Amino acid sequence: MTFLELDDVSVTYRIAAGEVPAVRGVSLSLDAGAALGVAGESGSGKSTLAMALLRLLPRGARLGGRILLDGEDVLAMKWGRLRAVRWAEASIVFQGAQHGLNPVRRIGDQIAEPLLVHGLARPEAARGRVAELLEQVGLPTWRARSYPHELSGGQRQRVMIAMALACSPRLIIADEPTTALDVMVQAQVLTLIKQLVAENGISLIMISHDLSVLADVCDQLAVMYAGRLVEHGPAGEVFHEARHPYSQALAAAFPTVGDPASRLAPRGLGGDPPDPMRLPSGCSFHPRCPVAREECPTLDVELWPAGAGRRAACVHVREQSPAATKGETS
Ligand SMILES: Nc1ncnc2c1ncn2[C@@H]1O[C@H](COP(=O)(O)OP(=O)(O)OP(=O)(O)O)[C@@H](O)[C@H]1O
Repeated sequence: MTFLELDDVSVTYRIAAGEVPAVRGVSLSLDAGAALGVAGESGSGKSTLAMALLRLLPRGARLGGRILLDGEDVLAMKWGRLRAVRWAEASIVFQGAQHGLNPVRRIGDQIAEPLLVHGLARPEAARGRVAELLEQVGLPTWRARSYPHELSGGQRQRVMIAMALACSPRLIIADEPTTALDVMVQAQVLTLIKQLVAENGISLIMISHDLSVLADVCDQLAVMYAGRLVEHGPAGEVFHEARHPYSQALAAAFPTVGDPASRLAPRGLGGDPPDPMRLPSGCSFHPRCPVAREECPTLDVELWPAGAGRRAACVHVREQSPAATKGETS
């Protein structure tokens, strides 16, 4: 059953110099209990898309399209409903979020806060729930009395996951949840997230520049380039047999979990991602594409079918999909 549906979602930031089209016409859906990974280089629009899902965009950002959360139109939600949804139905774990813990408040009080604020538990019951959550994320219950500085980075990120789980959400959005952690701790936290979403039937959207991490945790993968979706399909297939040349370069760039050197640029690709205010014509990827053709700068790119449950926005894919149906334009 579809839990989240995005239809032609776009986000434009307005800045003094003009408009920044950060997300352009993204359509996706996510089944209840499924995990979707969103990959792409820095600036491709991943975080903007994540924030758009819960209308957490900064003032001045224009959000268009349609977002349905369990059938409910997020763009039409009144403020009170939106606020309740943000904690009780969906929650976000941000990159380096552990640094956002309040240094002068005990861990237990911080985990209990969303429960108390949303009236989901009285103080006594909240204490019990905090102990349960700490156990779930692999921390001893006495840690409830600790202050953030008494915990390691990995332990603090576990606390953030406990906070995200506190109100038993049906969706967790994890934006680079392990980027700030060392490789060993990263693997432990990823295993924990994978296990918790599976055990609790929670839908997950995980954002990363690292395709190998996403392929390990998620069922589906979506690859973004310059605000557009360029490939989407089953995680293992997109990672091991990417169809879009950009996804192929991304997949080749991350042979191991969290290799920091590969953050710089996908292997085999020259240049940088385009400035969203000066996007190349036609296929936005053509200036960096190793297999670009003469027509690519003028091509009206769409997401063409690229196998069962797969789509990719590349002219080479279109050629191999004669039955291509209309998807998205680029
Ligand atoms: N508040 C803002 N105002 C104006 N432009 C913004 C704002 N936030 C992001 N952008 C721009 O929107 C584009 C997408 O940014 P976004 O942070 O969503 O990308 P990302 O893929 O999540 O990158 P990263 O991995 O570095 O977080 C970038 O060009 C960025 O500069």
